[in-house]
Amino acid sequence: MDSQDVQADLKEILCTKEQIQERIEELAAQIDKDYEGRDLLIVGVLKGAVMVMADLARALHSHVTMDWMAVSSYGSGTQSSGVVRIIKDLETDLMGKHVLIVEDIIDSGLTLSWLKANLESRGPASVEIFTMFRKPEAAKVEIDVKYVGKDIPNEFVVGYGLDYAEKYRNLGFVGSLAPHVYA
Ligand SMILES: O=P(O)(O)OC[C@H]1O[C@H](OP(=O)(O)OP(=O)(O)O)[C@H](O)[C@@H]1O
Ligand code: HPA
Repeated sequence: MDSQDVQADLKEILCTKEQIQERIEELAAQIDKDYEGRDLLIVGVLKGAVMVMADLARALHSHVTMDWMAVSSYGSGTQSSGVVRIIKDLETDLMGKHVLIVEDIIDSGLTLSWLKANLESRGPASVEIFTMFRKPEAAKVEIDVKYVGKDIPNEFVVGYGLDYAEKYRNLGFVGSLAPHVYA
């Protein structure tokens, strides 16, 4: 797919590459401060969080360890099924650890509220959430989120890890998908 094809699939760019990087730097400085003197485990939620994990980890100055989980609730469409499945579990024992879940997006909130409760049941010292994007108007459950990159409108978005039917994850920016692509 060439870049012209990609532009035709997008309605609007909601966050540029530069805006994403600038916001990650700001939040990383905050995280460094908040967790000063404590070991932090950052948990990336595959596959969407690959980009933000890589950028956030490099922007942090403190020692962190990294692990990954894969969960899925969207199948191949634009609506959450509401049923979260663990596809790959953590390799780390969470007992006594400070955990920061790193997500690309909170939409309905169903994935994160399930995941946070799941990780809390494993005996960690704390579990907090970082999400690069959040859609406040789409929330179906209340979740306490410590770090939010950007609140965005309630539209299906792609890029920077976010996919539609596995495409567009590799874009450096985030844009809303034109309705003709999924109508
Ligand atoms: O707030 P929610 O409505 O639950 O939506 C958010 C979840 O949906 C996406 O994952 P998806 O299930 O599409 O898997 P992926 O990360 O592999 O794309 C995203 O990465 C979040 O995990
Ligand atoms: O808007 C979205 N785009 C891509 N994946 C998603 N998963 C939840 N919401 C979204």
